[in-house]
Amino acid sequence: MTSQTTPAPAPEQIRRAPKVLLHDHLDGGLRPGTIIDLAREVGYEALPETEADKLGVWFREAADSGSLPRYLETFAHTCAVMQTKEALFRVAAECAQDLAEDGVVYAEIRYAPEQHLEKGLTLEEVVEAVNAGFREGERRAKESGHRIRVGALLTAMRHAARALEIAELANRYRDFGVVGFDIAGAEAGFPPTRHLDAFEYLKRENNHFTIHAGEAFGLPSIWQALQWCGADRLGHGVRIIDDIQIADDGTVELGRLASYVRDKRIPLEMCPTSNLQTGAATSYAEHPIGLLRRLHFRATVNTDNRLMSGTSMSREFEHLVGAFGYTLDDMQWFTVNAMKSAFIPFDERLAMINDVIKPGYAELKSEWLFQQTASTRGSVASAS
Ligand SMILES: O=c1[nH]cnc2c1ncn2[C@H]1C[C@H](O)[C@@H](CO)O1
Ligand SMILES: [Zn+2]
Repeated sequence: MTSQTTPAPAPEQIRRAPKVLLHDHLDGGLRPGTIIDLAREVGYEALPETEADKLGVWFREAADSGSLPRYLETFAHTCAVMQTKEALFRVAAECAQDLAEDGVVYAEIRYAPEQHLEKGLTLEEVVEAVNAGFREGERRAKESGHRIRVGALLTAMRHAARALEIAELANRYRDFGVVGFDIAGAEAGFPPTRHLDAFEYLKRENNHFTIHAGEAFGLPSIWQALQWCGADRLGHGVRIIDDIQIADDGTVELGRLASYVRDKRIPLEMCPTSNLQTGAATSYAEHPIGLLRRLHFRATVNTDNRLMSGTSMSREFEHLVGAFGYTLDDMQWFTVNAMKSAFIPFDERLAMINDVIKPGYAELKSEWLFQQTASTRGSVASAS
């Protein structure tokens, strides 16, 4: 289904293209240098490396284990240095700046407030410090010529028992920087139905939530997230592929759950590099996103944890361009899918699509068209 109207974009075009990020963890995206600074400030001595470059490599390698539980162990170090208002503010501000520099125009960033209470902060203080950091990051980005809007998603940890409390927190801050709710953490052994009370509460409040499902566990997790819990979106959802059969002659048959996900336009927050690290996929070329895009699922491209995966939105797209030959039209398709699936109001999503995303891609495509015309003229001139 790859469009032939535009060529595969170069890395520099990918970076300039407007991008939308729905699945990115605040505690998975710190700059290595910031972790080192913060560790020094708070006297945290358990960092495995004390030089920024080496620490970045350590995170990538430690997260590259093929197992979600081992991948998650690396967050002990980032959460350890995110226990004060100042640290949360700094991390959130830098997050917004880094994304804006990478061409992200809209992002929903998630984190688990319950993981930032070790030094006595209240849940509300955590949320307010992060929100203030996002606003500061948006302001700094604007100053340096980039525009980004950032909303927060509050995550509850699925092995813990605070989901209802965090859902209530998300609801209280709903018009104050928080746009939705999520559950994360080890999936096997912790089905989303453990937190039904939280999801039922959010539905009664007409609020939005996504659930990490179909990453380290398969179809039952996706089915529960959708049909028992009522998730608006699926975090990862890659294992939906288990409900799709491809015959030798190439005919594709969707099972009932896969059909439901496609037909109801359930957004899939896909995170290719993270999936390779946790063993949810084997290579970029074999990542289910290729098939799901061809079958018109509402697939989106995301980073999950930029630090642990050594990635960015641009790099995720570069990998997909390399694996599937995607063009600017494909990038636009993923980006519009993501913007349609955001948790902000419909009119604001539409304005982002019509006033930011489409014009951004149109400009990149017109640059290419003019280059084409120029090079054709050049060759005609040299031939005559
Ligand atoms: O991909 C993931 N799957 C499940 N849990 C995750 C993933 N990435 C990060 N987390 C966890 C670790 C973080 O501490 C927590 C909140 O951001 O969410
Ligand atoms: Zn995640």
